Amino acid sequence: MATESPPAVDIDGLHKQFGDLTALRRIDLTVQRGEVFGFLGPNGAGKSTTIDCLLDYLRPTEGRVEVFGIDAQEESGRVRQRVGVLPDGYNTFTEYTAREHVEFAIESKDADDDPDALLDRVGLAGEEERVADDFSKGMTQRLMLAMALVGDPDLLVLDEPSTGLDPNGVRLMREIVREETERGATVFFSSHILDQVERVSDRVGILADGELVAVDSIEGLRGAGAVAELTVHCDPLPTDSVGAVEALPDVESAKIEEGRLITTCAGPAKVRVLDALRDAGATIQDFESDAGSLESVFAAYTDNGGDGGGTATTSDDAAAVPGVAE
Ligand SMILES: Nc1ncnc2c1ncn2[C@@H]1O[C@H](COP(=O)(O)OP(=O)(O)OP(=O)(O)O)[C@@H](O)[C@H]1O
Repeated sequence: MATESPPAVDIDGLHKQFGDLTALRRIDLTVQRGEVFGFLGPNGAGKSTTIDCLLDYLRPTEGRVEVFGIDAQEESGRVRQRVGVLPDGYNTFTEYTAREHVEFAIESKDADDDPDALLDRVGLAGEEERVADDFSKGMTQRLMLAMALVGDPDLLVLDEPSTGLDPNGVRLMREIVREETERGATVFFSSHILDQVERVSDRVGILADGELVAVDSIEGLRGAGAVAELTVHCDPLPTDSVGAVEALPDVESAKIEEGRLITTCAGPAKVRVLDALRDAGATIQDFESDAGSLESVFAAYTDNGGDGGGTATTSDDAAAVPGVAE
């Protein structure tokens, strides 16, 4: 009888206190095998703390983390064998060349990769003999990525992977993430650069002030929490329409421009806007709505310091989204 494989990452009630400071507030999160999961949050939200608990660099105050069903605290050595890590703010070894860094990673993992091929893959061909301490920030980041790729890890953990990278480096990072998932790896990466998260992630988790306030696909998040612009062409358009629309819950603003009513509102409020206009005596000719940007979703979840009631939401329970409650 086939047994179900455990998920790549299973975080259960993870809580971390640094003295009086609560860095993580009992978060639950599952990342499935083969997923690209983007872990998003403003500075200080707790992304690195989560990653550090996953790698047993930090001990949780409460809760547990499993990686491929292996307890990250009890058996961190086994976990690390299967994980490639690009840490946030890594220091290179003084005097070691780029190749020696990669060789060190190969030895640590008991792997048999070709160090020069890995350096070539991350765009550091020709730099193998250089002492990595002299590398620029972006070059160091590429070197760390080469080290993370050693041994074809089942899980790649990338903490702020685009730090210091130029646009070509960012594109290369994306390509590598794609290639790695094509061979079956899972990718868990943290970022506060929305564009990159949007381009590569299957799902996104938004962390704010130690709380996981949303977990969903990009599309799901847009639909659930986005503040979008709705433009309604009405003829006639009674002058008190603006007041009627502005009085609705979840409407941020309303104005009339060139005979059109333009309103900024949370997704589910759109229907109410159209109803209110009709009630005010408007005849709706046409309307259009832009999809909310991930940026607006991010702001909606994090601007109030993550006041999401501590509940991770999905598109199925949009009513739990702050400011979007029906
Ligand atoms: N060793 C530590 N001792 C005390 N406080 C810490 C420690 N490590 C992290 N913190 C605090 O925990 C909170 C979460 O920090 P963390 O580094 O996990 O955030 P982050 O989301 O990774 O932020 P950034 O995007 O800035 O890297 C912050 O308030 C931080 O100051």
